[in-house]
Amino acid sequence: MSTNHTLHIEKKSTINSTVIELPASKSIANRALILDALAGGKSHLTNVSEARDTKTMQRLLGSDTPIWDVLDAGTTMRFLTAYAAVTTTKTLTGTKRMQERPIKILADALKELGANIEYLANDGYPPMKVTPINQQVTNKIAIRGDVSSQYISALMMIAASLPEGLEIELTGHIGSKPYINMTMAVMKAFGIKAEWNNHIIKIPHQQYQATEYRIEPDWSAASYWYGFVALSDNAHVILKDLKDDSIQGDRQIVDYMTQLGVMTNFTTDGAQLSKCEHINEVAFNFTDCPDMAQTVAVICAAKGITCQMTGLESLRIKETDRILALQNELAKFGANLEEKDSTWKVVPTTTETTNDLIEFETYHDHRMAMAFAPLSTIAPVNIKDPEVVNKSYPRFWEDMKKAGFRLSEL
Ligand SMILES: O=C(O)C1=C[C@@H](OP(=O)(O)O)[C@@H](O)[C@H](O)C1
Ligand SMILES: C=C(OP(=O)(O)O)C(=O)O
Repeated sequence: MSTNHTLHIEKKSTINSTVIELPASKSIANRALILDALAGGKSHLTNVSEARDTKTMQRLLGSDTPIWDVLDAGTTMRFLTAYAAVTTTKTLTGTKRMQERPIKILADALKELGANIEYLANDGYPPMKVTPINQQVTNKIAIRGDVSSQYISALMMIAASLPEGLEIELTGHIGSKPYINMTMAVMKAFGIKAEWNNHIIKIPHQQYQATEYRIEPDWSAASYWYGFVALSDNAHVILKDLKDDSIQGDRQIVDYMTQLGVMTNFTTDGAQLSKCEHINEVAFNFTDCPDMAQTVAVICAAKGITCQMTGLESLRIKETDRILALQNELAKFGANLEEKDSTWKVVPTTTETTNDLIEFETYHDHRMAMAFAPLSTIAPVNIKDPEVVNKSYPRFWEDMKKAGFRLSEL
């Protein structure tokens, strides 16, 4: 998906009052689409995300081709693997990177339930052929919680369609927990009752109900606007319809940003962001909101804030090795991400701001492009392969123009 395009962004240190319409959450949309399919496809979903990951999910659920190519969408891969295991034989594949993102933990659980999974290239990785469960072998499985919560969400969503229901025991540390709660919340909207106590999730066999469901604006996308406000000299941004009360764990950014110089005021129009004082040393845990790590690392690095980051382990198996990618790109403006045991420290730049152009690589990762774009409030910036943003936020560059930035294709 690399096209060798480069986008040039001129420096602009202020943002006059701008209203941004965020994309809808691709995480919520991909859950709602799977649950709708299990409910018979008669639901009325509104504000469905234009994100490529969601479009891919919609397209594949509506196609009867034997091969499902999810491109680079992790949730689409994991949720459709489980969905195939309760519906019809499919071969699932994806980009080169998707073929390096592990799926063994989910595949083993589905095999225990009675599905057949045959790896077509490397053991434990896509592509693979999934043949559905003919007879449910067990109604209890244990699954580790420290690699990807998407495996757990995938199992939860198909659990009610299994004749015996399912009890899932989560073992070890549970990362990305709010995404499991999000799955419970969306399932509830489709009439599915689930209980989660300590390490046990219980989902009896039940009928999925078609429903009317509106997808929330995406809090992960919102985080980049916090980046712009934090790094600008002066900015007022309204994130339309974004609400305090959300089923997305990335709402956590509001609290982190009060320490990094952005205040949020929730009004009937949405979230109003404005600047406030920041502190110079912070410590944040990202185990519940891993997708916020890049946004926060860039803000701290550029604002002279030392940040102790924990909970970054899962970053290595996302769209790219995000730790390595951050280390490479932060170094371009004199900052470091130092690793010691299970802690990463952002050591900010000490160099004086200059007007020198900085060019950032994006590693096939939408979040690298969007996390580094706010640096254009400090210096002119080039972003390689800018179309990576299509995965979650296709209108990102248009929205930057709306906020007054001047962008040109090189
Ligand atoms: O369930 C989801 O929608 C997601 C869960 C998280 O992944 P992990 O559970 O692999 O950390 C997150 O990083 C990803 O962007 C979306
Ligand atoms: C990790 C992400 O997505 P996925 O795992 O669904 O590809 C992301 O959007 O940051």
